[in-house]
Amino acid sequence: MIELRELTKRYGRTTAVDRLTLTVRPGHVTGFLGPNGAGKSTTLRLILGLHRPTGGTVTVAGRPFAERPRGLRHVGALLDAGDVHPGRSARAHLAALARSNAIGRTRVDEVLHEVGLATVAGRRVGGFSLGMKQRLGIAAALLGDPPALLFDEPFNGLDPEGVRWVRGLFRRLAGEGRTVLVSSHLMSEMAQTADHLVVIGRGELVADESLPAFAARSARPQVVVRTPDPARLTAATRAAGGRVTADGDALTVTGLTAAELGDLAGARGIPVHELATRSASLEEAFMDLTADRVDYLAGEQR
Ligand SMILES: Nc1ncnc2c1ncn2[C@@H]1O[C@H](COP(=O)(O)OP(=O)(O)OP(=O)(O)O)[C@@H](O)[C@H]1O
Repeated sequence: MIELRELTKRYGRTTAVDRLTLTVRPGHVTGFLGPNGAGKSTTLRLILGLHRPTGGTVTVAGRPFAERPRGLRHVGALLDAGDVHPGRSARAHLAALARSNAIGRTRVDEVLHEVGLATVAGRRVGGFSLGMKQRLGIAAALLGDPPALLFDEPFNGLDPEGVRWVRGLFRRLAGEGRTVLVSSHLMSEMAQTADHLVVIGRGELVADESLPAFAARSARPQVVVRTPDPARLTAATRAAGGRVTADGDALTVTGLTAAELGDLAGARGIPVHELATRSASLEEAFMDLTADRVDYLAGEQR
């Protein structure tokens, strides 16, 4: 279990993490989502004691992580897959980590095998692809057989087979009762990976709920209607309590059903060329939720 209480980190005038209070529970894959710059990596570093908080506390299994000797036995983490000495072999890299954490040497070959790097274990890491480095980072996280695991953007550089493997691995680790926290800025990745979601924006907590609860947010149906008279239909829809966004002759409406909208248009003699109901995607629910907390938007949208 990982517990954050009012956790805050400021860098000069930037508040990277803002009074974050949440509990990451064992037995789940918790997706840690937020747009670029939301504060995900900073939070993971605070959990690991790599940065000191400006305020608040964070504990792993009841204690600050930095107080624990042989840390890899308590928390395994993949933060930056590129952060490995390029001249070392994969096996030597893991062996050094094992030694400094009093982990038996046989474990090195076990995890190399588990992540699919056994056949290249003697090769220099400098020649590894990003996907291979991600696998090595995952091997390092698994090395101490820890009860809690943190992964920062673990899908980067993985091919589809790798992505599927990582998803299966996370589910298995959670199924064994471990605490698994996985950061990503892509909802699409998390939708198929996590069963619980924590969403942050500009360092603040925006959502902390199960995936089905999050999906229910996006279940709010929208009606898309095409009309040669969008101005009149927009006014009539708003007067009837609907919310409208217009894009040329297409209106997207929430708050009214397709039947209500069709009747409304018919009663006023407004022609309708198309009328359809659709559900918003998880991706749209995520963007809706974080829309006013995005630091880096493409120029025209700003
Ligand atoms: N060492 C640092 N010094 C100054 N500012 C920092 C430092 N680390 C992070 N920040 C700032 O804190 C904010 C949060 O950054 P962080 O890397 O934690 O976000 P993130 O959610 O992981 O983003 P991304 O998805 O882009 O990796 C950003 O505004 C970033 O510029």
